[in-house]
Amino acid sequence: MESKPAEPAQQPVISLRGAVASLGSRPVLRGVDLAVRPGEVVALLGANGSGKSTAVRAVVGQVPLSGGELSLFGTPFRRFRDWSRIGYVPQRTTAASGVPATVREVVSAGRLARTRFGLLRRADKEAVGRALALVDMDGYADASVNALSGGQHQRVLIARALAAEPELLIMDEPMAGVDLANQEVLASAVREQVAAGATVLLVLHELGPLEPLIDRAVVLRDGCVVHDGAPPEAVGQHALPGHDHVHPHAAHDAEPLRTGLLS
Ligand SMILES: Nc1ncnc2c1ncn2[C@@H]1O[C@H](COP(=O)(O)OP(=O)(O)OP(=O)(O)O)[C@@H](O)[C@H]1O
Repeated sequence: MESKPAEPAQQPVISLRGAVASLGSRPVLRGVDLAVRPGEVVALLGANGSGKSTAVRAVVGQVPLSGGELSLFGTPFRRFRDWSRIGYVPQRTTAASGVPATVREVVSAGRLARTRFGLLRRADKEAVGRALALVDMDGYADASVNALSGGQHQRVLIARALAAEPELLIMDEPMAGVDLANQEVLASAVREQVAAGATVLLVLHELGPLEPLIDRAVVLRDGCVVHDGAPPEAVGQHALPGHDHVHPHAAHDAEPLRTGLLS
């Protein structure tokens, strides 16, 4: 991570206050407060449709707020330009796309925000190599992304986000549809980021192997925060008592997955 000018201690990395957003005519965020401080690992939990993805998409500027305030690293959103400080792994989709690209090309794309004029210098290529190694995909650098399993695909998406060596990592259901062996690799990559001081916001429906890393949980229901504090006790496989989350987007890991996110 590059050194940055000192920021006031404990100033939130993400500060969302009273966030209101609608998708179409549907109010989806109805006054969400979410503060994530430097070095924290925060899990955003809640049932299907509670607004978790919309909240993180608002944080990365993909969903406009119609009310409330957002600041990133202490800078009001409208003035924030430092996007290379943020790595974002969107929720997986199953939309097919056959555009050919190698694993290295896809991960390199995540480094572009750190380059001048889009040229990858030696240090950039080394960062791409480190990102691939972090998710244990260095042996697949020249493979086509179209031939990967779902779990490998997700590892590549995470490597793409890590290639810019972000200080803030935002991941939307990184473990969804990923088999246990791949989950362990992903958890260890996240663990290394946390050990290096990264701040992490995770949308999760199960705490799973990331549970030991999580400092705090924020639970949404119908676009409102209903809990902000200690992570709930895991009940069986699921993170929430009374959990009612289903996963239409989880793909079977054994099948090659062509999501379009990698092209
Ligand atoms: N593009 C859209 N247009 C209209 N409504 C949408 C759109 N995308 C999502 N929604 C609706 O907004 C609500 C919140 O969706 P969101 O994806 O933020 O929930 P979530 O908590 O992340 O759910 P999940 O766990 O299923 O991903 C849902 O009711 C969803 O159907």
